Amino acid sequence: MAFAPGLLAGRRVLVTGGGTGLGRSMGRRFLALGASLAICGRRGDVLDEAAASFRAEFPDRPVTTHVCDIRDAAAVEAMLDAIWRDAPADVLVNNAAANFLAQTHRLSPRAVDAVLGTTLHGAAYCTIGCGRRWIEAGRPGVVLSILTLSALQGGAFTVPSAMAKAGLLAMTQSLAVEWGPHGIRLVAIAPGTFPTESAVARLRPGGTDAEGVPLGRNGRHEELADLAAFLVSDHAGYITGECVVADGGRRFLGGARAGAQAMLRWSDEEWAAQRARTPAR
Ligand SMILES: CCCCCCC/C=C/C(=O)SCCNC(=O)CCNC(=O)[C@H](O)C(C)(C)COP(=O)(O)OP(=O)(O)OC[C@H]1O[C@@H](n2cnc3c(N)ncnc32)[C@H](O)[C@@H]1OP(=O)(O)O
Ligand SMILES: NC(=O)C1=CN([C@@H]2O[C@H](COP(=O)(O)OP(=O)(O)OC[C@H]3O[C@@H](n4cnc5c(N)ncnc54)[C@H](OP(=O)(O)O)[C@@H]3O)[C@@H](O)[C@H]2O)C=CC1
Repeated sequence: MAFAPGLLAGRRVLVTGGGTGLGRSMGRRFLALGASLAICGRRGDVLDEAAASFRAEFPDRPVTTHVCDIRDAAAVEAMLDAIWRDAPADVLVNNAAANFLAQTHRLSPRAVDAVLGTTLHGAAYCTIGCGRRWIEAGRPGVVLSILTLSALQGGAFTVPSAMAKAGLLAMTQSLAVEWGPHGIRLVAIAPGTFPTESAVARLRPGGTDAEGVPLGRNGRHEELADLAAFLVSDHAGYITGECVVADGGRRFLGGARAGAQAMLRWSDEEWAAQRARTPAR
């Protein structure tokens, strides 16, 4: 571990989508550094399994789970009320997101809404809900949003996700100013490829080679978790409104999403096959 074990002692962290993938890896690192953790998602069984594994590894650290579809603003408010009833959260990590590969001209309105509703609106509801509570109580806070490279350079075949993540970057930069005087920091990470079960199935049908990555490999979960821990800690106390890119240098090699060049030539049958193998949830 790269940090002093008590780096996040006494901090209460809410990680949206913290039951799987990168959210779970970040939550685990926050617990190891002394934080207590709240995780949310739509599937109670997934959250319960993650919480059981956290409790087995960190028996003295409090972990709560909250079944919540963050597209539902009232459900987000109810979740925040439940968390605050125990004690206020200090850190929000906007990690939950929705994404899949699709030709943009074929997207239905509901498909657009499914992605924007989670990635942009859901993160906005969580951020505003936490910010309002912090400001009303005169408490400081930190919001870390997990973006993608497409927030910075666009994302062919994942256009609603690129739009949503670019919106989160604008939120980060705007609220850094508006909420700075309240002692609230907003920071972001734009990860390159950090393989997770969900992202590979949805976005990398050909697998996750490190083509186009100058460092020659994909990211490791512990590297993202370390960066997240630093950014939400007091060591980053003078950093706000910034987005840190962690992509092994891919962006500077002109790297659009790996595979996008081949996707330009995919047939309707190949798009249908990709749709068929994309998990429903
Ligand atoms: C290792 C790879 C590295 C690359 C990294 C790139 C950056 C990574 C970014 C990420 O965000 S990774 C995280 C991805 N995780 C998720 O997406 C998890 C959550 N996703 C979901 O739950 C679903 O995928 C969902 C479809 C977004 C939402 O599910 P929900 O049950 O609410 O919706 P549905 O009723 O199933 O569908 C709504 C609407 O969307 C249409 N649709 C669904 N899937 C597709 C698809 N693959 N292609 C086109 N359209 C799709 C569906 O048909 C519905 O529309 P209508 O038919 O009713 O019009
Ligand atoms: N893996 C990678 O290489 C990269 C990932 N990212 C970003 O990292 C983050 C995590 O991605 P990753 O771990 O790969 O993917 P996952 O699909 O594993 O994580 C998404 C999480 O969000 C939850 N979620 C989805 N929709 C909702 C919703 N409407 N309400 C509440 N929770 C929801 C899911 O749980 P449930 O389905 O139970 O609701 C799941 O736990 C995302 O923001 C993604 O864009 C960015 C760049 C690269």
